[in-house]
Amino acid sequence: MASLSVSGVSKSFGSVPVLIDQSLEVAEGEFVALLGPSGCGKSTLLQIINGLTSVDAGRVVLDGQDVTGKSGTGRGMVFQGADLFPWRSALENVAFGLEVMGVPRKERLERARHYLHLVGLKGFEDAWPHQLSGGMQQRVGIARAFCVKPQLLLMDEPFGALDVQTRDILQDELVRIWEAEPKMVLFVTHGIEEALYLADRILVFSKRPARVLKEIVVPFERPRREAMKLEPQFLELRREISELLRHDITA
Ligand SMILES: Nc1ncnc2c1ncn2[C@@H]1O[C@H](COP(=O)(O)OP(=O)(O)OP(=O)(O)O)[C@@H](O)[C@H]1O
Repeated sequence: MASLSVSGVSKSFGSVPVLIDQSLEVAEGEFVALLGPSGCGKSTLLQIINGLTSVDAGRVVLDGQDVTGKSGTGRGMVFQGADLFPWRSALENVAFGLEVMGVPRKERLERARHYLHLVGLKGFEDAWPHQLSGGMQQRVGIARAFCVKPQLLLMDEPFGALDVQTRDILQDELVRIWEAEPKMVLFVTHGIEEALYLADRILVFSKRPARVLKEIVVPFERPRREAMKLEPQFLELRREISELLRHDITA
């Protein structure tokens, strides 16, 4: 069973403590949102879990193996900007991870095509990144992350730079793809509604240095659909979390 365990992680930048003795667990197939104010340390935690930032203390164990400095095949990352290679077509961007893994060309392009179609970009295989809108670029980023079939998907505010309508559409796309291929996801966001809509569990972080103010097991059944955002229980939870964050920031 795939699982992620973060235990006793601390990290400072110079004399500024960002994370103190942080621990969290993610179970196989679980979608966990990390919600918290700007600058509290969410991205730092994600980078540590991805092995891109070193820790001062603590451990990150993915599927029984310590995560080390190198980017591994078990992890996929989606950032706020899709960070596509401008000199590669949409299809070849999606296929990139498979290329690094040494998957033969024919097979990797077939798999990349499948995922590109899954995110609604049939017909855009040969498009260059600059020919795609921000939302389309982010779809390519999502296809690229799913294409390598990672055990753990790390998403750092992937929809943060998009307009509200595009963001809502991409949230639905992500829910649909993830429900078809569940895997561990850690999803960093400022958006309370986004966290409630997408996640099984939400960790609400305090201002820096980040600590978990509250863990919320999201009570809504899957499949999730847009209409639930207007249900009384959804609105009540949204209000509760908003108050919790406001109280922490002004404390
Ligand atoms: N490489 C670095 N060197 C120095 N300070 C850093 C570095 N990376 C992050 N920090 C600092 O650590 C703190 C946490 O940053 P981080 O990006 O993890 O927060 P965040 O919660 O993801 O914020 P946001 O939601 O605004 O992206 C910030 O004060 C930031 O300035």
